[in-house]
Amino acid sequence: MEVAIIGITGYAGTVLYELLTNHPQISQINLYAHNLTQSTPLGKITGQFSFGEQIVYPYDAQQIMENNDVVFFATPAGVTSKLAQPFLKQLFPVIDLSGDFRLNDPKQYEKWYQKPAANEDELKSAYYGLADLQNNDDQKYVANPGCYATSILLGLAPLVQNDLIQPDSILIDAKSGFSGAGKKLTTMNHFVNAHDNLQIYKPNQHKHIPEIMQKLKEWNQNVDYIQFMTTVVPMNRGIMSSIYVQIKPKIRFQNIQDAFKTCYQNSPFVFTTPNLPTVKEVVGTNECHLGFSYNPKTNYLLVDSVIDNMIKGAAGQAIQNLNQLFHFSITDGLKLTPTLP
Ligand SMILES: NC(=O)C1=CN([C@@H]2O[C@H](COP(=O)(O)OP(=O)(O)OC[C@H]3O[C@@H](n4cnc5c(N)ncnc54)[C@H](OP(=O)(O)O)[C@@H]3O)[C@@H](O)[C@H]2O)C=CC1
Ligand SMILES: CC(=O)N[C@@H](CCC(=O)OP(=O)(O)O)C(=O)O
Repeated sequence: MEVAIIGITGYAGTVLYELLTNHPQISQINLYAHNLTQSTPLGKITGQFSFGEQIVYPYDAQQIMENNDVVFFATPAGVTSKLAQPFLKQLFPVIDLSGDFRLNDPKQYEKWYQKPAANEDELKSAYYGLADLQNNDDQKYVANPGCYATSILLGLAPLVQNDLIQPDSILIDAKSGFSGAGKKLTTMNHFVNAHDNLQIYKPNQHKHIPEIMQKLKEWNQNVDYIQFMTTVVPMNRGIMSSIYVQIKPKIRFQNIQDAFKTCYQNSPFVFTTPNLPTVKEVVGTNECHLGFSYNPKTNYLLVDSVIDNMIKGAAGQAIQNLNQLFHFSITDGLKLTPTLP
């Protein structure tokens, strides 16, 4: 099959391209960029010698639909919902890495993203592709989940779905590498601020809160809020979400372990680990590792959830969604090993 990528000059687009070049079902990857007037070699645009002569074409929705079987948007929120219009109208398969179609409610989108939302029918027709927990049967428009949201929802699903925790006790302290913020230079990611430093940002105001809440509510009506802190740490890739929850009376730690085992027993990508996992063990892979520490005095459980934000949190999960959409093997293009040391 032939696939199109929009956003090849960004971080998520680059990783997606890299992964798709090793996907056994993809015969051709076609790249398109919004600011080109003529076809240009990718190596010339990015200055990366290794990209060689792969051509990038000027953006043209009609041509993309004629020459491809599916399109990936690795473009910013606010931009994607506009670019996606012709594809939505023609029910052309889209896998969208942005946040534009993750929320069902346009008012929620406008509140958290502070941008105009797509229309309500379009939002409702989109499919939130949390690929390790559900299967996509012929849904056309896939909204690929956010990186923090993925690590947190995978860490909370067995607990919330099985009603094992106090629903008002969820505290999350999430740490991310700088690639999560995309390639734009900002005060926070300027070397002098980023290196040798820790920076909390958007405390309880992060745009992944409504996305996480939407899913938690679907799983368990009793969850009304979460406490959510985000910190950037001086590394390129990776997320560690430290999720603290109080477990319900009469629930034993063994019940918790059993719930995780059952939930992920058929998953090739989500694992519980005997020790608290580190970020390095998943960077370069599409895996999520989940480890636990239980304090019987406070009845608080720590779930330590680690992923590579660029793969499980973006491009890798997008490929899982591709595999589901086209009924390919679930691990196609995703047999990866961690980048060590
Ligand atoms: N980085 C991450 O860890 C994750 C990112 N995502 C999402 O993936 C998407 C891409 O993120 P990321 O790669 O980090 O961002 P970058 O800022 O690194 O890249 C953005 C890409 O979008 C292109 N672009 C910008 N404006 C337009 C436009 N008006 N029309 C068409 N293309 C445009 C840019 O092209 P140019 O450079 O030529 O302007 C660039 O290729 C975002 O929606 C992000 O939220 C999701 C999960 C994780
Ligand atoms: C470190 C950092 O800045 N991370 C990004 C997370 C980006 C992400 O997951 O993607 P979406 O923008 O698609 O939701 C942030 O906090 O906004």
